[in-house]
Amino acid sequence: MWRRVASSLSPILSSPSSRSLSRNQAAFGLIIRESFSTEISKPEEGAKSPFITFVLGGPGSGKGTQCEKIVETFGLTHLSAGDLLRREIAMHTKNGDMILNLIKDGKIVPSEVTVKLLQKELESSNSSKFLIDGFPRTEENRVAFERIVGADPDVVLFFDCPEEEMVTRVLNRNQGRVDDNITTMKKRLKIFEALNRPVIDYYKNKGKLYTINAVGTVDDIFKQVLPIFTPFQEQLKQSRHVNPKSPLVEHSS
Ligand SMILES: Nc1ncnc2c1ncn2[C@@H]1O[C@H](COP(=O)(O)OP(=O)(O)O)[C@@H](O)[C@H]1O
Ligand SMILES: O=c1ccn([C@@H]2O[C@H](COP(=O)(O)OP(=O)(O)O)[C@@H](O)[C@H]2O)c(=O)[nH]1
Ligand SMILES: [Mg+2]
Repeated sequence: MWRRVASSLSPILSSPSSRSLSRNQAAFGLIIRESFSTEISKPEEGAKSPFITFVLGGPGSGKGTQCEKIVETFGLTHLSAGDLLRREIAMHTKNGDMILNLIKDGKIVPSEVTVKLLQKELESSNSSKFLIDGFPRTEENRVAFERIVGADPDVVLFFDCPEEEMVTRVLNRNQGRVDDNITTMKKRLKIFEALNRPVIDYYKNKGKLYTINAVGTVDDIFKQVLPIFTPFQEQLKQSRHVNPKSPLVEHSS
């Protein structure tokens, strides 16, 4: 299992030099910053890094729908950032009201909140292959995930969909979501262009981005997704959650 090993101040206490650094910083009132900046995770000794796929695309581009198909076929564990946030609202946690107001307004929840929720799911899962859906939404999200979780995605999917189509889909989604209305949708599209586009460009420059034309039937779109995972089949085969029907599972005949 993959676990976060560094927590708050533990790295500071691990060596004499870092101990004195900690004292000096405390003297200068920097202890809070230190505890934040040392909150970096690493895979357990001997443990493999998890296989991570980020799933990006505008609101209504079909991320969730395609994630269901990917899970069915490849057995990855689906973590929807939006669902985790909505769960906080439903459970009336301390951040619930704040999250609700941001979602209603199409705004992005503070990185620390979302990353902590994702981190908890990653750490408590027996799986080592994840689909992280609808995250990172901003460059700040991306950097916070890297810093707090300490992992990089292996694959980044981008469902590329025209705005008109996304609007039609969202207005017909019918899941009772507070943000599925034209006013919020217009704000979300602007935020997508301003904040999510740079994340997409970042992964494009890193050679990790796979752009999928998100117009067409669900099955047609999935046909574009399938070959993206082929080069990773060895890693994916080792997943404990792989569906027996997966084409990546070796069958003895
Ligand atoms: N290829 C498609 N063609 C038409 N409608 C789709 C397609 N894919 C998804 N939908 C529908 O569009 C809406 C938004 O899809 P969803 O998967 O929730 O998108 P996202 O997670 O990107 O917001 C849902 O009602 C879904 O059933
Ligand atoms: O990493 C995330 C993911 C979602 N959200 C918020 O949750 C809303 C819904 O996100 P979700 O991914 O569920 O929407 P989708 O794109 O699937 O329609 C977004 O507009 C944001 O307000 C967020 O702040 N950070
Ligand atoms: Mg979704």
